[in-house]
Amino acid sequence: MTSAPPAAAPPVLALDGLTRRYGTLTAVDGVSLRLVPGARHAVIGPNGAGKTTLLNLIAGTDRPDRGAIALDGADITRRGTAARSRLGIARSFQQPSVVTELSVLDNVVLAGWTHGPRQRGAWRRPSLHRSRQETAVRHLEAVGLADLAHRPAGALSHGQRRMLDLAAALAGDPRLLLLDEPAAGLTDADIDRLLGIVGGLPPAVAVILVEHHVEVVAHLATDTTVLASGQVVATGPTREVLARPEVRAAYHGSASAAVPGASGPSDGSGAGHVPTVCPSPTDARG
Ligand SMILES: Nc1ncnc2c1ncn2[C@@H]1O[C@H](COP(=O)(O)OP(=O)(O)OP(=O)(O)O)[C@@H](O)[C@H]1O
Repeated sequence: MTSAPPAAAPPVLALDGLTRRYGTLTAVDGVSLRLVPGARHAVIGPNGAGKTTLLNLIAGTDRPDRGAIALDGADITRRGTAARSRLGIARSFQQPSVVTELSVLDNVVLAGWTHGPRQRGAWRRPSLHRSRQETAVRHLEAVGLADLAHRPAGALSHGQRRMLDLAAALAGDPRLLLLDEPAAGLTDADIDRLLGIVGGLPPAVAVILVEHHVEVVAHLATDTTVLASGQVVATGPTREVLARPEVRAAYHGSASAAVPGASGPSDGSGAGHVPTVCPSPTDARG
């Protein structure tokens, strides 16, 4: 008797024909995508292309009008944000979402409780609370904020809040991490730290990176999808996608590009406006 070949593992994330309309505007238009465990996948495109909407649909803060989302082969299209978070989807935001009144450490501990697997009565177990705190300290060390652990989060700079947001996203040990313009507004030193953190994530964690900063994309993402007007206009290995003439033209600011208007992060920091495609991670900043 011959045994059947082992079935291929399901992708960690599968999007099928995802569509989101706002009135007459189709913000995300029939997007299909597969991410294997450990994928480092960038989504780039001009302002208004639908990148954040796509992340919202995956995180569950917005619902598609059409299409399906599966995590590890299970349909999660109708699951809420809390359920998706417990299943291992975490995200960081364009505008870092930190609780300014809480300490830096408590922000990460709280995120661990909120996003981690549900454990009935866990808050009554001091050992579990201590272990959450130790884990939170490790995440803060990784993002360079351990020295500020007991400061109120409201006292942090913009770049530090971004790092705290990232530590909070990591606190639930996600399988899929959604990063929305993580490099926007960061200093060169913070960008180097970000590259180290994301580059050093456990190999099983898949990452979707929405980013205007093309060096960050070139450094971190093995694959890249280009969105324009909500549609996928290119997808494939990052090096090949970034080398396409229309993508190069868009990042040189050509009006004739297929993905025109990729003018930088929407937070107005200007940090994502880069003049060249595929340079080394350090040579086009500032
Ligand atoms: N809640 C909403 N209601 C109406 N229109 C929306 C809503 N959210 C997004 N849009 C519109 O959908 C389109 C896609 O927006 P989205 O924020 O996803 O683009 P983006 O690619 O992330 O842009 P950016 O790079 O500027 O962040 C835009 O035209 C935007 O104005």
